[in-house]
Amino acid sequence: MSCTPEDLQKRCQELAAKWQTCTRQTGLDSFVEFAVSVSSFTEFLEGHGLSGLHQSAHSLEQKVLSLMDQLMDPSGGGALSADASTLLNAQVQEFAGRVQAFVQGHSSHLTERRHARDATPDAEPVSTLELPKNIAFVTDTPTAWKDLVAQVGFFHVQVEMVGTAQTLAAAPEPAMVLVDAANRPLTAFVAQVQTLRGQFSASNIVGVNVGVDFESQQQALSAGCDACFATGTQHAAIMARIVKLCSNEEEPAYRVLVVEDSKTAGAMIRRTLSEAGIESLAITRPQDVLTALVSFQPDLVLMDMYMPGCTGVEVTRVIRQHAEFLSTPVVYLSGDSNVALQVDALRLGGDHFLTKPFNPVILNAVVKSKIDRYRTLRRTMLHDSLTGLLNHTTSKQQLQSAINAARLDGSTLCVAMVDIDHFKSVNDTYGHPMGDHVIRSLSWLLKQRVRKTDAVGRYGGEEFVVILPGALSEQAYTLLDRIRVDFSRIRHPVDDGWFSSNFSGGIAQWNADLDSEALLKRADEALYQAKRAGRNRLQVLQSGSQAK
Ligand SMILES: Nc1nc2c(ncn2[C@@H]2O[C@H](COP(=O)(O)OP(=O)(O)OP(=O)(O)O)[C@@H](O)[C@H]2O)c(=O)[nH]1
Repeated sequence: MSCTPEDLQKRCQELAAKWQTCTRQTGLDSFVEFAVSVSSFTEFLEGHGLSGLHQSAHSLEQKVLSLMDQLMDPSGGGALSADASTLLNAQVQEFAGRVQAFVQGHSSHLTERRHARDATPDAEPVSTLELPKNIAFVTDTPTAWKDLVAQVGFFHVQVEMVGTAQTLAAAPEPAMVLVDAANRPLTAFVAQVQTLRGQFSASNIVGVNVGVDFESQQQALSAGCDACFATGTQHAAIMARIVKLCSNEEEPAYRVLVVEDSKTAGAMIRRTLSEAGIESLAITRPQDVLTALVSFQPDLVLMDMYMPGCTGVEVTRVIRQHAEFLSTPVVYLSGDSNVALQVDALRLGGDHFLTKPFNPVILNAVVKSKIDRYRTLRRTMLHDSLTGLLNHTTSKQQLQSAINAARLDGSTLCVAMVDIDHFKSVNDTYGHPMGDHVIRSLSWLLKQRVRKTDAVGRYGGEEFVVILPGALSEQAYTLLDRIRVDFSRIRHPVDDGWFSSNFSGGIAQWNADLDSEALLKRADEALYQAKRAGRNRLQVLQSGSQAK
């Protein structure tokens, strides 16, 4: 979680202020502003993994949106009834109270974490010192989970195990609470999830060993589980969820290009988007669309349907001539429902129509859901399915971009090729699925230890590429050697015990004479030398050609 107590407090105060305005001015406009604020806060909480608060905000949002629907209905009278207002006021106060309690209970803890982060020594510029995360595990059969708990420990995640009859300490809140549903009635499991949901405002609550039937899963989710893993789920899947939650990955902000000839309408749309934390750029001339797409790289285009000289569909037709924008979602804003134009627009991959005047909450929800789908699609195209790292092609493109940036700003750059040692014998001895698990473990470790500006790709089967902009070879060596040692300490569980694995790595520092192919070749050459020198080691090729 990377939001501060101040962020939460500020948003909560904004929401309360909007509600106050609503109670003073009974019109629709102020209520819509309040609804946008509730909706945006709800998404903010979800985006920051504050699950319990998110669920409270979501139920408030549902209430507010249904009231907004009534207010917008011409027969609705345009104002809240006194009863509805009193009930809503109680719900707003209850929600605000829960946020305040959370902020007060956690500000000292979060502040400590911030100070620890600030104190990170400058001497380690290429390594993000991840602070330990804690998770709790509520189960009566701890031995069944000992391998998973040991694995999690290698990623600096601390686990507190408690029995189902015990109580967890209220603070600090665990990043995740795993609740075992095995060997007890569904009602008892559901009741415990509800209690935990009430106790923890931020923690992810995840059910494990939940029945595969609809009823068990539906009840677990309704009780407050953020996810549930059915009986028989591989521990690797649960492990992946834990590592993801405890990793330092953050989704970049949503980006929207608004093509709208009216400056006033464009500004209004941008304001609505920004309330929901969406970055945007507005252009008024359709002719500027290609330049804007290239420079702004939006996740979605909001397109006015009617502009002087051309329709939105014609603009989209031009956009679709460019391969890199073939799948960029386009949402049309239209004042009418011209069926012929809509059919044309859909054939060109138009994703949605919103009729003006648009409902801001719906606009933000449509934009975000389309962007989520688009990003998921891109992720599967650009990332490797086993590890979630960049795939071979994307890794090479990423390296080229990093070299371009280093050329521009005169900075340094290092590349490492990392290859698991004797991996064939891991597969031969323990089986291919265990081999996959080892590959995943290394990818998690690499991803967890590099900075957000670095990149890690799966270059081949058991070979990885690590791109470290701004790093000197000595720094790259220090970072990767620490990872090498930590990886060799991971105990991979097998029936009658465990085994460990190690890797070799080759590091090359970029200089202005090298293109991406040449740089990768040098890192590969260094890797070859590391293998020849006995494996489980790193080799550096300096910008000259001598191996160190
Ligand atoms: N489990 C699993 N194995 C893979 C995957 N991709 C490649 N491999 C295996 O990785 C092994 C690579 O073996 P080699 O290239 O001989 O290298 P090595 O045994 O690691 O030996 P050195 O690199 O010389 O230390 C082969 O057995 C491949 O089948 C994968 O996605 N999953």
